[in-house]
Amino acid sequence: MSDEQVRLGKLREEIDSLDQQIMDLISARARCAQEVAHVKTSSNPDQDVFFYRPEREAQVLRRIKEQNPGPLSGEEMARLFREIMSACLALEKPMHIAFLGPVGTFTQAAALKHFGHSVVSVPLPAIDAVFREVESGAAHYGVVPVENSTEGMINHTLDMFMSSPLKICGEVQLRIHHHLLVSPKFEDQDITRIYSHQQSFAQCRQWLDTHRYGIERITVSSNAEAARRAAEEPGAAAIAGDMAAELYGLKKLANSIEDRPDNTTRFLIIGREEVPASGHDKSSILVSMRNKPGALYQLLEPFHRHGISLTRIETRPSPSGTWAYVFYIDFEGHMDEEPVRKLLAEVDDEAVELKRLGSYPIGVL
Ligand SMILES: O=C(O)C(=O)C[C@]1(C(=O)O)C=C[C@@H](O)C=C1
Repeated sequence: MSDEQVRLGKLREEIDSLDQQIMDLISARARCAQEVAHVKTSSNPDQDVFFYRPEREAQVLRRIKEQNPGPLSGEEMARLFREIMSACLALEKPMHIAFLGPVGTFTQAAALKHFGHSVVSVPLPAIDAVFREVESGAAHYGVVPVENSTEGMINHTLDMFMSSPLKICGEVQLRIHHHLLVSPKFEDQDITRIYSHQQSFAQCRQWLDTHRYGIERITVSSNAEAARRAAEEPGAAAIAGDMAAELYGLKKLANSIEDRPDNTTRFLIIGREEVPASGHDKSSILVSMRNKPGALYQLLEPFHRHGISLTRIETRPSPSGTWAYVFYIDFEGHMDEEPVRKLLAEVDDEAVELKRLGSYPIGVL
């Protein structure tokens, strides 16, 4: 046996022994989670038990990132713990997560990034269907896109909050990489048309104008649907992400064709309950103000006075009247914290309507 083989053999023995210890520790952790579930159910026998605790998960993942000794990166270590917690939660209660489908969309990738892979993910055809599924209790939580760094807000999601009783329980950001995909079956054919979702076409407009000018662009309901068509139709290509490419066995003709290298989409987790403070939170509200001079100033001034950072303000037409507006506002802090409580009391006094959409941990992963 060579020196190299001897060294390799020893290192592998060490890895086997470490794996055994990791397995024993993960099993001990899983038994703890089972105990936690027992405590939760026995202390709330007649109530809805909330097994999923977004604030606790955010604290665990933040601690892992902060205390990670390397050589793995903090992100990588947190991703591993994300999956361990996901499996522990599934032991407590298998979570049903509704998302804007079909299977293979970026929203599914966001749902799995946020909850880990031990959930049951349920594809639904439209944003309002995701809201309904969670409102009815058929799904525990839902995941919907809310804004893209290149294309701006997803207005349909914002507008749903005007009428829905659901709360925002979390957020997750996903770097969006689009690829030009074809089926290996039709690889040698000329592409005559490209399918994609309208948002993805918008995010790749310059690349398409430069590299595939004149080829017909056909808008479909999702990237996954685009990928499905490219897999079946000769002469068709799709713009979609990795998940859809893998699902439909497509080949990348061009990689990462999004115009902006930081192209990111933010998704919201919607649920039926309010989330306690995690120590690093964000809140969202909808406010409609009287239509009078200085209304916007009056709305924003208290944020400045209380030292609360606005992270987003969007205007949407109010469903209740022509030229009336509703402001969708995200800001840092939790509604249980004193400065935010004072701020919202002031806003409430001036507003025609104030709707608290929820406080939730700032995305960790
Ligand atoms: O701490 C809890 O409440 C748990 O249920 C345990 C645990 C975990 O595995 O750490 C699992 C699920 C929750 O979403 C949060 C944390």
